Amino acid sequence: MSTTPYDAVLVLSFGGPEARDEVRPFLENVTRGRGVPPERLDEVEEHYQHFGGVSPINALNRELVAALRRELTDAGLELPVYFGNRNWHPFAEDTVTEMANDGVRNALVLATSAYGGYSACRQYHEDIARAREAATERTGGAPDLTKLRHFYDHPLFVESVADGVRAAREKLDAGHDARLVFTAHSIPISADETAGLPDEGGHRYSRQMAEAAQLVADAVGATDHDLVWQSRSGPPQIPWLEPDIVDHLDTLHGKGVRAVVVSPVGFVSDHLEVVWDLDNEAAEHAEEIGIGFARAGSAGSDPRFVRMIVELIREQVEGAEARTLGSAPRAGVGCNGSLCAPGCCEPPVRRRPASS
Ligand SMILES: CC1=C(CCC(=O)O)c2cc3nc(cc4[nH]c(cc5[nH]c(cc1n2)c(C)c5CCC(=O)O)c(CCC(=O)O)c4C)C(CCC(=O)O)=C3C
Ligand SMILES: [Fe+2]
Repeated sequence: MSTTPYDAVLVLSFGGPEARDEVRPFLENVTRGRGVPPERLDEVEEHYQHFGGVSPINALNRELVAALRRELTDAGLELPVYFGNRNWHPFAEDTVTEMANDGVRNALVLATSAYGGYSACRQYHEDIARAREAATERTGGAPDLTKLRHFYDHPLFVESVADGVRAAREKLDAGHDARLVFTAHSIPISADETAGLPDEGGHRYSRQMAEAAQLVADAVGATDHDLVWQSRSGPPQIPWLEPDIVDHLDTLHGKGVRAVVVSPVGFVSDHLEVVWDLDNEAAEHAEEIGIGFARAGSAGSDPRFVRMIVELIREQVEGAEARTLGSAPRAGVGCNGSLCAPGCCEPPVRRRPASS
């Protein structure tokens, strides 16, 4: 028996549809009140319908949950693992209600994002608060929920991403000569400016991303690499982080680059934005312009990644040392939706609907 004050773990993720008729309601959940134009939604709906309406993300998370259960058991930590999402079934509201009904009182939360920023961190704090409110309304109480920290620079995360790069290189004739390109989800420039704390100068999202890319590049012995963006959303008049991976392929081609390895370091699994935006769009474009293309796998359920999660849990349970390779302030921890620090990752200002 362990003596941990914690009694469960919640894997908290983005969620994705698993049937054709789930796509539109899922997209409406994701974009409610966010000013994403309907034309963009139509386009993204097609990406999902291309795969029969099934995003890989839930299945990948279920695999991760299964692997985490095994790893916790092996580590002698008796913590049941639950799974809930922000935007689709199983919704975090329902999962936290189930946890309350099961008698869970004090759980740790792994959000499936390695980074800071509004979408990548603060929104998960908001999900936690919302899910606890729902559980409280339905059952009269909710477990305390403590979110684990950012892990973009954890050596085991870096190693699992680096291995993906090594495997992708093997698929290319150019191998080690292929240009190493990292991608992450673009966000509005204004959201990057307010990522982290004002007194650290903002930009925590893009800075952590740059550090993660550098750490992986070092691990695979790459002397050069680029960090570019993918999956831009939102109205065209609002500036987002650039360049986009597809445009960047043209730039590299113009410089005489013959092959690229693309590593989606900004994501922890090969979900729909990876398989569509990279394996379809970017790979097709690379073929059109005649440069070699191999996509590196993300952390997924890599054994080192799963071991890393157990290390993050041990940091909270036993005060185990936090292994970090980067220089950004360690952050991301909060209880019951309280932020890492006041004023951290302020949400972007949104247009409000005209009041009646
Ligand atoms: C930083 C970041 C991450 C990484 C951190 C994390 O992983 O949490 C992430 C992950 C993901 N984003 C995903 C899907 C979508 N994101 C959208 C829209 C947006 N993402 C944004 C940011 C991020 N997104 C933003 C600023 C928007 C604009 C709307 C808004 O201000 O909130 C839209 C709307 C349609 C469109 O693309 O326009 C969809 C469908 C999926 C699921 C894929 C699957 O189903 O397998 C995942 C994992
Ligand atoms: Fe997204």
